[in-house]
Amino acid sequence: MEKAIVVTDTNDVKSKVLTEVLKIAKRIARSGKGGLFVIISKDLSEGVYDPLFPQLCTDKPITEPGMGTVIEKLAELDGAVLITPEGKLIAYGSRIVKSSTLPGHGTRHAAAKGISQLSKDITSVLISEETGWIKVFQEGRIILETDAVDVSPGIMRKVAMFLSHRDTALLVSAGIAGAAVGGIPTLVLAGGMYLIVKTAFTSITSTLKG
Ligand SMILES: Nc1ncnc2c1ncn2[C@@H]1O[C@H](COP(=O)(O)OP(=O)(O)OP(=O)(O)O)[C@@H](O)[C@H]1O
Repeated sequence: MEKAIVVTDTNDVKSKVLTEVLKIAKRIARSGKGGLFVIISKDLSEGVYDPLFPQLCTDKPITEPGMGTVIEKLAELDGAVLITPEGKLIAYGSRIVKSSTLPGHGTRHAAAKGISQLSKDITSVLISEETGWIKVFQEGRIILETDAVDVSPGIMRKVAMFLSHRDTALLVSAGIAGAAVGGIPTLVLAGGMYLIVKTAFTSITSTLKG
């Protein structure tokens, strides 16, 4: 039986922050650039990054009007942008010191995978300059891949809820029962409406509604 998701204010903030990061990531991908975001608490971020540029501070969360544009520009600097699950900027233009090679890929992928292995509460969002695809890592594995095409706000919210709480509403909108998938799949969201669910044993392609 599927677990009921209780949406509290804190949960909602997390998924709003993920939504904003994904929106920025799609804009960066559309501009043909690469980048790396790490969503991590201030405590866990101690010692995992090395700033490559002088750091300017702000207390405004990334969900505040206008902040998305600022973060997008900071993400274009060499290195990663670190943001708390509440949306506060920790650092930008920073080298991630933890890395774990992802065969066939370079150092940005290694950093995205490596940092996400430190705790189940860390999510990294990589924009590949080479392919224009966005990859989301949790616990050392790719949990979602998506292209630069915008999705409707309703689908974006379900994607964010899947990433923040493993909510299966996204699968339901594609007519796929979460229970049928089993384990933790990699979701591939392409063209704004096609969902491919990949597990070790199967690959299901479906069209999203809503
Ligand atoms: N440890 C790291 N922390 C933060 N950013 C990094 C790190 N390593 C590499 N990068 C950034 O990634 C950029 C691209 O590096 P590289 O080509 O090796 O990555 P990649 O994994 O092949 O990704 P892409 O698909 O975007 O090319 C670097 O110029 C740098 O800005």
